[in-house]
Amino acid sequence: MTETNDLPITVAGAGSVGCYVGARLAAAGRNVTLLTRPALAAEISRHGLHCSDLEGHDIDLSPDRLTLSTAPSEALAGAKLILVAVKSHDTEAMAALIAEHAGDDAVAVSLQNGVSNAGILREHLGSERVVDAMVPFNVVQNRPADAPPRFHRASGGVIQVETTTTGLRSVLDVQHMPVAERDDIEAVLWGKLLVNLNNGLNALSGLPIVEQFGDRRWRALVARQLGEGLAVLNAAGIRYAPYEGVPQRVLALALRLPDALFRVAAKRMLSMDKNARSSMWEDLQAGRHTEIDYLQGEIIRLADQVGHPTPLNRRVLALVKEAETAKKGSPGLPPEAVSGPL
Ligand SMILES: NC(=O)C1=CN([C@@H]2O[C@H](COP(=O)(O)OP(=O)(O)OC[C@H]3O[C@@H](n4cnc5c(N)ncnc54)[C@H](OP(=O)(O)O)[C@@H]3O)[C@@H](O)[C@H]2O)C=CC1
Ligand SMILES: CC(C)(CO)C(=O)C(=O)O
Repeated sequence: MTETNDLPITVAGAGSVGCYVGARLAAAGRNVTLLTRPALAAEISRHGLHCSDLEGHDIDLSPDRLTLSTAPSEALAGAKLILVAVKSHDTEAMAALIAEHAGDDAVAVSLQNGVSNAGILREHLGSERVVDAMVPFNVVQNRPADAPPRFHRASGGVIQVETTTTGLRSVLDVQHMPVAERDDIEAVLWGKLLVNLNNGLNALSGLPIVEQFGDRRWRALVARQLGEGLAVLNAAGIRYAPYEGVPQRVLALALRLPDALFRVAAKRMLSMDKNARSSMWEDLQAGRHTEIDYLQGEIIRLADQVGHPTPLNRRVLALVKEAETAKKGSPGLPPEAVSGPL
């Protein structure tokens, strides 16, 4: 076994992203512990962990290929690398658990959406011990109720991690899960946030992303919301990197094309599983809190500072909060109900 494979890695909050990333690392021989909830831990220990992707690289990990834990004290104590994969509203609590239970030499990597998570981790752990990262792909957990846990990468992309001198990239970069280093990780995260503004629209629509983007009325809303976000970031002087090589202002233009032209222009973007929906849709379906305050919420906070109007971002935030409170899953709204009295 190499030193890399000995390094104890804990996935802190193993759900969709955490189980997918953890499974790929464990399949490559890394020493992985999943800190997860009891129900999922029980299922994985009974059935193992099935992991798949768009290209057909399926793996079935038997339970002995990784360690499962539901106790933060146990899962975090010996960890040297902690991959934080909880939703943004749980970062503060997870940061406190890491500070309490992990050793002073453990490094935490945020695999989360939004732009505030690494900052929260740094407040608890110090800036030397926190690395930011961006996961570009979608992970879905679609399976029949009694089937074994299955984590499917439903779209493509390379994980981006903040450049470090510690060899982190080579620990995380394994077969079927490429990882690249970035010197401009903050811009990468803002670029992803602009794209994640669609999470709210997608969750309200209840549609798979491919179907949502097949409808020009939804695309017009995505473009309008993105346009508000771009205007606010430009006014605030915040840099954002292209997402998957596509500048967001080009995306905003492409979204307004008629269906046939859009299908050609966005062929690569649309090459995703036909069932893929945003992680926010999963939250609404499960009756959980969403990350809307960390996506539209960031744009609205900045807009208030720079004095820019963001009516659509505000309306999407309000509608998602209504759906959260109702706890009836996605409201399945048509685009006209979202654009409403704007
Ligand atoms: N899903 C996706 O396709 C993508 C998600 N992301 C981002 O990645 C991050 C994670 O998302 P995702 O994987 O979808 O989230 P999930 O909700 O699927 O996974 C997070 C898991 O962490 C668990 N958890 C929270 N606190 C603890 C704790 N103290 N101990 C043990 N388990 C805990 C949650 O349990 P419980 O729900 O019971 O609290 C949940 O099962 C988010 O920021 C998301 O935006 C980024 C790219 C794609
Ligand atoms: C992959 C993407 C952009 C959209 O599904 C996402 O980040 C999410 O679902 O949270």
